[in-house]
Amino acid sequence: AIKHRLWPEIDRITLEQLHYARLEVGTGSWQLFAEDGDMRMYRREEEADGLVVDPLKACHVVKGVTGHEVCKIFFSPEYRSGWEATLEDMTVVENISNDTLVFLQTHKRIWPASQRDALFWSHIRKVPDEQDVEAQDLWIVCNQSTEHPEYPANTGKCVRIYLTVCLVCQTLVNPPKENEEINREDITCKITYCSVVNPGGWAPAAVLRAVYKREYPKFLKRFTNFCIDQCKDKPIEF
Ligand SMILES: CC(C)(C)c1cc(CCc2ccccn2)cc(-c2ccc(S(=O)(=O)CCO)cc2)c1
Repeated sequence: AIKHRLWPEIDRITLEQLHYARLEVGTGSWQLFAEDGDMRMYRREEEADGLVVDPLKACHVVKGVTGHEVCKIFFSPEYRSGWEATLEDMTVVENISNDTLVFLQTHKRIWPASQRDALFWSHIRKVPDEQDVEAQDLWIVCNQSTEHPEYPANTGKCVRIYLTVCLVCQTLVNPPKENEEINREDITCKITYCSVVNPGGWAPAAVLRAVYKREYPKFLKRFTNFCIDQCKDKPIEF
């Protein structure tokens, strides 16, 4: 099949993000800022031209779902309004292929910042895990801000945010007893969520950091609970 003009960028960034997600948080100056059961959220304090762009890395372990199921829910437009609480509107502006879409999303305004939107390509991929043979394959979704001639930034009411996000999931199977079916109690999904978001436009650092600290733990908890709920009565999809 002919590859899209964005394909080289999509391939490069997806693999870069996969490498970044697999780095242990021991390396670098990550600070733990939220913990909830098996969820650990880390951040680094970074600014880009005076704007807070704190990189975030969240690690979570969720029972009863596979990495394929979690990544598919994160990638697919039809589920997004079910878990993305701050979403006001979402459009698929380009259907590059069955594993790559371009989204335009407007988010609800969060006081005192102005309303924001995001234009990004989203790519889902299964990655063979050459290191760890008995573990299942890894699944990754990578979201990366992009441009589109029909949706220029900062022309309407919204301030454009710039994001690089990845969700990397690994399925672990607890082998059931002899010739028994694998059921959802036997599977666990190891999730790593990384994001760097430039909020665009002016927003006070203290306010943004408070928003990050409050919103991100809520987001991951809501998203993973949504996945468990969506999958519980369906056949397991590895
Ligand atoms: C807080 C900040 C980091 C600047 C932020 C502000 C807003 C704008 C709306 C908003 C949300 C929460 C708090 C304030 N404003 C959105 C996002 C954001 C958008 C998308 C994704 S995603 O992982 O690609 C899932 C697809 O929706 C993650 C984060 C982040």
